[in-house]
Amino acid sequence: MTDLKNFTPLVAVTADVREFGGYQWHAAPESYVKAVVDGAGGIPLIVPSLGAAIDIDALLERVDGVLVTGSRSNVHPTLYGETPDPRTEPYDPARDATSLPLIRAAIAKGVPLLAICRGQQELNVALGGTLISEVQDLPGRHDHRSPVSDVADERFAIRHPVEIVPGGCFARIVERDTIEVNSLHRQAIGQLAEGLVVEAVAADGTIEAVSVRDAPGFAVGVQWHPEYWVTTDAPSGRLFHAFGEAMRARAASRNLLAAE
Ligand SMILES: N[C@@H](CCC(=O)NCCCC(=O)O)C(=O)O
Repeated sequence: MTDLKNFTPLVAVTADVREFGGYQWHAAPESYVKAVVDGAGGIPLIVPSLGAAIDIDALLERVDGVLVTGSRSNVHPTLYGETPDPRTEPYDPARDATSLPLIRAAIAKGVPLLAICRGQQELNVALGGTLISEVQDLPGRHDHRSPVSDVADERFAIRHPVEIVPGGCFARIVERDTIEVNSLHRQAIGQLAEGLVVEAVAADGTIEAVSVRDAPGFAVGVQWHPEYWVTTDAPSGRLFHAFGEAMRARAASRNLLAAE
């Protein structure tokens, strides 16, 4: 039988496609892969964004969870029924072609899923929702972009409160009514996908956290970046810890079933 405490989950981490030094790289920022180790007690496995060439069912048989990372790129507007526009660039269609099917399959199979920033936006689009762009230009909305700085700690500094929906799964994870979060985005959830439940909201109404309604496993999205302060900010640490615990619990139950 699997020892829950000592089990080290393997976590599929989505990759951006970037040009660098004359090569195409499939990469994830270090903060996410380190948060898998430090916050969830897992081993990160960066999955290249090769679209249909990745056998998602085979991947999900081997991993214990999926982390959908943030990225400066935006989900392609045609994926939520809108026309491409230079204002919504840059895009990363190879990432979209990999992460959207991966999200749907992970939810269907009950593989624990944590989706961060672009990841939350992908989760909403994958389930049929839409996005709004340039949130800061919309009436009554706040500026959710980060300050322009070469210093990561300044870009990822904690900047505004979000209210946690009472009684929801997120409230159970962080055990607070309000938390303070960082903010590095110019898009946000527009039409919420039917399959999602709002778990946290900013003062201007921006949807800051969601969960998947009736999901067979842990399936949470956040608009902020818990990975960055996972070792120093209690709510960020609790979220990654809950993700780790969900992966360990699923692995233990699968192991029990296999032993029967
Ligand atoms: N592109 C989307 C998603 C935002 C996101 O994931 N941001 C992370 C970027 C971190 C950085 O700036 O280094 C949007 O802008 O809404």
